[in-house]
Amino acid sequence: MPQHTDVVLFGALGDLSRKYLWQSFFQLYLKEQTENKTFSFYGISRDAQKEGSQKLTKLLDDVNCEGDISSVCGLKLFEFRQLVTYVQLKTDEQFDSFGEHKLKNIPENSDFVLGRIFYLAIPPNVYSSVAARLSSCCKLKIRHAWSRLVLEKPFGSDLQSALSMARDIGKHFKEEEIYRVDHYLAKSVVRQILPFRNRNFNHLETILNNEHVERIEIAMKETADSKGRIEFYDKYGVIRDVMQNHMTELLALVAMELPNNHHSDFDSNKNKLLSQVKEVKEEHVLTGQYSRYLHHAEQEKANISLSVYTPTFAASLLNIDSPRWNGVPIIMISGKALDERSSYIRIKFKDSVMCVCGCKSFNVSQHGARQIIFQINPGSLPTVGILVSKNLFSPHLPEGLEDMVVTSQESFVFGQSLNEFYFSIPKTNENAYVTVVRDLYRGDKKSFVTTEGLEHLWHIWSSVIEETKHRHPKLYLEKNDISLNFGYSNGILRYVEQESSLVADEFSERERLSVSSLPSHFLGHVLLVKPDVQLYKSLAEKINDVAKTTVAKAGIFHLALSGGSSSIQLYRAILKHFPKFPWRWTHIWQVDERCAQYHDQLSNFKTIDEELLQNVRIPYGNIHPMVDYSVANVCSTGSVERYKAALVHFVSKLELDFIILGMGQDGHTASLFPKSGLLKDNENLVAMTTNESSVKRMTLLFSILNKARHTAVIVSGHKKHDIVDSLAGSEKKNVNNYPILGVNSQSGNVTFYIDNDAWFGK
Ligand SMILES: O=C1O[C@H](COP(=O)(O)O)[C@@H](O)[C@H](O)[C@H]1O
Repeated sequence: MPQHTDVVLFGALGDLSRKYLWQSFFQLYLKEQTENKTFSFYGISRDAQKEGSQKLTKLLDDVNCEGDISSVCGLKLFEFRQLVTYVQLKTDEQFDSFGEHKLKNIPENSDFVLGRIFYLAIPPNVYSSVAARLSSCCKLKIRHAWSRLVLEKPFGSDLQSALSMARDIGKHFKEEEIYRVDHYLAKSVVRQILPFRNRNFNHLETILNNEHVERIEIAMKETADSKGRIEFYDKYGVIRDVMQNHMTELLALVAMELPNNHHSDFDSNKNKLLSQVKEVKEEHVLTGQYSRYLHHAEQEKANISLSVYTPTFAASLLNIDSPRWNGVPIIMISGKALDERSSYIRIKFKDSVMCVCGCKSFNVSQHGARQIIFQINPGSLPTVGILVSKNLFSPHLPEGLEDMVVTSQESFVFGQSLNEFYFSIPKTNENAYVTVVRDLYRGDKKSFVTTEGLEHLWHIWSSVIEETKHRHPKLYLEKNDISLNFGYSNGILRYVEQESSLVADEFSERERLSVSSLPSHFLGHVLLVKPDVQLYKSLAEKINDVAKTTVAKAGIFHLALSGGSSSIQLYRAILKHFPKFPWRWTHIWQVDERCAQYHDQLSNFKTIDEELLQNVRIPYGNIHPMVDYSVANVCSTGSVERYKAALVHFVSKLELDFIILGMGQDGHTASLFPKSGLLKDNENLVAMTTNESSVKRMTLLFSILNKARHTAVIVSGHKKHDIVDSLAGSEKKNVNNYPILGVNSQSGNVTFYIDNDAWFGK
């Protein structure tokens, strides 16, 4: 029977159409068009007829024969361009007239098959309304005719919105007419997963289970960042963007029971597997954000207070609740701005070979890791393909694969030479969208997501996305930041940097035992006890978080610093871990200062300046040293008034955003010493004082210190252990003897950062 297909592409001038879809429809035309199989193509957008038509013509100029220099292809390309018509569709009338006058129509009983593909490469929020309009103007409702509605992700942003979108569209198109694209399912290696499993049934099906598999890794690493897509990315983030869909689909293909070649088996086996994947929990997910993300967000005028939370990297631990897979960790890794563009599924088998004798000459390939890798995007490999460790089995290849001849000795995969693998590659490696479009035309639903499948996918991910939406992702440097490396134990993921220092060297046995019984509070405030490196990193992270959110809200961030050697470590942690700290909008104040010249080693400001300020780009006017270095007597009588006036002028309601305090061995804080009359001064903000060594000092008073929005008290070094110990004791103490007790911020946000040496002693 002759057949004609109308292809109607909405979003015809958009990015996806420009990059992939027009080229893929040309490939379809090239391969499928015959005398009996004809096509028309309509490029739809809201642009006016003339402008839209010009843009489309330009876009079609880029469609090409991809290296095929035959005259046949050239001719077909010419024909194809003639068959594309631009149509502006905005109003109901335009839709109706399009259906009546442009699309092909046939009488009810003709011997002719008519098909219509409505491809929506447009924002999902208009899917329902366009589907409704198409249903009334253009959908075919006669015998020998079919209509297909094609949707691009995102399909909702959580379970509820996905279901409601499915319901709305379901009012106009039946399930079998809806094609939700997942282009990963059309990638050449992904298409070979089930044939490969089938062809190697005897070898594989006995070892693809929890008895033999140590873990499954599914990775989708990209070098590209999110520049130009911040608006989308802020809404979705990496988990919604790729884990909930592509990566979970990949998991289904490697872990599902093999279907019996019937499509219904395929769907039901896949859905069954997806229904067995346990809901991902908060502790199963690590998140990160590449360090220039906020810069890109600023450039794209995004809402920074949202952007700070957007994960561009995530690692997740999944589990499948089935007799076959129970207990096998499934680890998903995906991120932007990483070191390579590589997507793969790696099945790592347990090491069950014990060498007893002759181990010296034990063959590397017998001894090495046993794994199967489905390399979907090539990464460092010469091409995509399927790798099987030679010590596992020698695979039979299904029709779509052929052997890869490895010529280079130099290529390594997860530390093993390519020679240690059987390497097979797809015979054809066309762009995934070419496959999507061909499947679509043929009505083959392999690259598409069903409504039931979608429901399962969201069920796995919805709650963790919600739970982590206000979590600050760990910042990482673009392209190659080893601090993203992570490990898992007892069902929890941890970045290696934290984990290794926590469990290894830095805690002695005694400390490790006591860690479990650490109190959560000290002097009525939150307590954090950690080895010093981690302690400063945590505090730096906290300051960075508060700075970013404060700048996002108020446009300015006031940070007051103390002196002392602990502060140096803190500054170094900020510089090392937070290169994107918003210095431009930060004002630096001093908690206290000695009345000494800048170059005097007693000067707190010299340390702040040399260790921190000279290393960042902070406007000169944002720096507020406490004493006046322009005169010989740096602490003249006017200095207190000058500093007070500056505080009143710059700091709204005199609420500093973050203050860093220390604590002396005698319990003093700032320059507020035991028995000082200033401890009760509720009137003034700043004062001059002396301690026993009679060095004159200036200090902020509790009247302003306790108004701070966030206060951190750093206590570090074993010399502080005694004072910590006695303050932690039950005996009642007063502020007159222990000034630190005067720290009592109205905001309630006070945290004591105490390092191991100060807490546990020597
Ligand atoms: O769906 C998506 O996938 C691309 C990566 O696809 P690939 O075919 O280049 O591996 C990703 O960049 C994009 O953020 C996401 O929406």
